[in-house]
Amino acid sequence: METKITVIGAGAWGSTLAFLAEANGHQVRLWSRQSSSTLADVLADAEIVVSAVSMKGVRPVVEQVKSLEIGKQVIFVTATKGLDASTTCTPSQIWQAAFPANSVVVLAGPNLSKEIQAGLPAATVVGSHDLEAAKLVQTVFNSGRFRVYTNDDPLGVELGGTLKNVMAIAAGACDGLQLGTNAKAALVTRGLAEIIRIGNHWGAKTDTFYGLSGLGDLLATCNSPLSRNYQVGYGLAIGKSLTEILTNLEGTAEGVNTSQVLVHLANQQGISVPISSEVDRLLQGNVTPQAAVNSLMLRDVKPETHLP
Ligand SMILES: NC(=O)C1=CN([C@@H]2O[C@H](COP(=O)(O)OP(=O)(O)OC[C@H]3O[C@@H](n4cnc5c(N)ncnc54)[C@H](O)[C@@H]3O)[C@@H](O)[C@H]2O)C=CC1
Ligand SMILES: O=C(CO)COP(=O)(O)O
Repeated sequence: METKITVIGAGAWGSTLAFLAEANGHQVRLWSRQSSSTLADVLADAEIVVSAVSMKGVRPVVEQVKSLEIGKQVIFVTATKGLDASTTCTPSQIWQAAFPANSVVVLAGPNLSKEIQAGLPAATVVGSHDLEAAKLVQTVFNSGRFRVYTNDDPLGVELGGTLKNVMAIAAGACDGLQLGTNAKAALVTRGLAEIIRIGNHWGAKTDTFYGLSGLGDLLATCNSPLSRNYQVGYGLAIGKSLTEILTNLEGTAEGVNTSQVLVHLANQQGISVPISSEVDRLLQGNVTPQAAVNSLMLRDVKPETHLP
C-alpha cells in the first residue's frame, strides 16, 4: 500500500531515507530549509513525517511543525542522533512532548549513508511504545537492501545511536594514535559497558544496547573512516585542531555536542563515564590524546561489569 511520507532534512541521512521509501513505491516529499515549498505544503496529507535534521535543527523544526494543523493519526519518525544542548532531551522526547497524542518512532542502526547510497546491504531498528506504528514504519522502509527490525524500547534505540557517537570519536583517536587492535577492542567493549550504564540509569533496557542500534552502530562507526565522528577523533590524534576538522568535515558530527551534554548530565547524576569524560576533555582541548589514554589505563582496578 502506498503511504504518503514527508522527510524533513535533506542532508545525507534524510536524502537516503527518502530514497529508500521511494524505492519501495511510496509517495515521498523531501523538505529542507532551502526548498521552494513551505513546510505546510509538504506536510499537508502526510501520513508519516520523518525528521532527519541534525540535533541543532530539531527544536526549531518541531516549533514550525507545531504551528501547523497535524492530525493525531500522523506518525512521527525521528532519525536524529543527539541530545538537546539546552534541555538535554533526546529528539524523540522533544517530538513526543510537542505531539502528545501522536505516535513517535525512533529509527537507528549501523547506517552509514554512503554505503546505503552505494547499494550495499544494511539493517536498522524502529523502536516505539506503539508497536503498530513501528510495524507500519518497518514495512515502509524494509527491502532486500535495508532490513528493518522493530523494538519496544525507543529510548534504548535512540540512546544507542546517540551515545556511540562519543565512542566513535574515541575510536578514531585510538586509530589516529596507532594504538593497535587490542586497544581498540578494549575501548569498544568498555565503551559499550559505559553506554549500558548510562542507558540503564536513564531507563533504557540493557538488551537493546546489544542490538543493531547499540552494539551494531558502535561497531560500524568505531571501525569506519566514513563516520564523521570517527574522523573527528582521528584528526585530533594526528594533531589537527577541532576547528580545522569541523571546517573540512562533510556534514554533522553529533558526538561533539553529545559529549558535552552527556558529561554534564553524568556528573550531575553521579554516573561514572570515564571514556566520555576523556573525549570531552580532548574536544575542549584540556588533554592531549596520549594523556587521555594514560588517564584511562591508570584508573583504579575494578571487576569487569557495566556497573560503576
Ligand atoms: N549520515 C549518516 O550516515 C547518518 C546520520 N544520522 C543522523 O541523522 C542526523 C542528520 O545527519 P546528516 O544527514 O548526516 O547531517 P547533514 O549535516 O548532512 O544534514 C543535516 C540536515 O539538517 C538540516 N538542519 C539543520 N538545522 C536545521 C534547522 N534549524 N531547520 C531545518 N533544517 C535544519 C540541514 O539543513 C541538513 O539538511 C544526525 O543526527 C546524524 O547523527 C543517522 C544515521 C546515519
Ligand atoms: O550514525 C551513523 C551511522 O549509523 C553515522 O555516523 P557519523 O555521524 O559518525 O558519520
